[in-house]
Amino acid sequence: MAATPPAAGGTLLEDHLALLAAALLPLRESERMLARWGEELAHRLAAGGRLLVAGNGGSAAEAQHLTAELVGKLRHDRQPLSAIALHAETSALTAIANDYGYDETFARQVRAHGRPDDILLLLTTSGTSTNLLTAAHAAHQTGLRCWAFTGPAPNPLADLCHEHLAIDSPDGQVVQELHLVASHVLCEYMERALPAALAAPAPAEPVRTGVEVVLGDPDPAAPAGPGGRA
Ligand SMILES: O=C(CO)[C@@H](O)[C@H](O)[C@H](O)[C@H](O)COP(=O)(O)O
Repeated sequence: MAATPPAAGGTLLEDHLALLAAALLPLRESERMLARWGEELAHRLAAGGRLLVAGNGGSAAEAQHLTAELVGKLRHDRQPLSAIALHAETSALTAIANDYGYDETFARQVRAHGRPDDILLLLTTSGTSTNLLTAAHAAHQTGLRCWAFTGPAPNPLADLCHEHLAIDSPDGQVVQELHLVASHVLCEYMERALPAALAAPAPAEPVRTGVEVVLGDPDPAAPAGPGGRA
């Protein structure tokens, strides 16, 4: 569930903007990580990899927003890139929920669509949604790289993923709004890196697990290599 903000005493808009402003400054520290993620995403997609994205509620809409920009475009005309918002596959989603339970809705799709070296990006405000935790476990079992956009860390999903970007706000709405900013910047860095990635895809490196990343501290050992579809 999305976090509830403390009452601040202004109008609704003033309070909302104050919370947004408070979370904006720390987000600036994620620039280098988003640039590195964008480059890694470009290399993996250029090599035939795929981005799977998932979230619940408002985060589902944000997941779908990102895949639209990858399959379509953000700023510049370019080749379509493979990205799937897992909640949008409605017949599969409802069948999986009905037959296996809601906790399996994304995990089963990760096992179905994911290939080693693809990327799974999970979006959440709480970091505790069980179907996202289950999907992260499935990503590890399948060999996918696993990233998360979350609310304040530590949280269980951030701990489970290879890397995470945590928005430090008590307000779930602000967290979602800044996830959209992060998605746009990630996509923009990916588009900037794509021509070079298409010209000379970097060699694959092994995916590491259990990497703890602090915002603003680039992980020098993070892989930037491509993956191929089986
Ligand atoms: O959009 C909102 C609140 O802004 C809600 O729909 C919200 O996304 C839902 O309550 C989700 O189920 C919350 O999931 P999560 O962010 O905790 O993973």
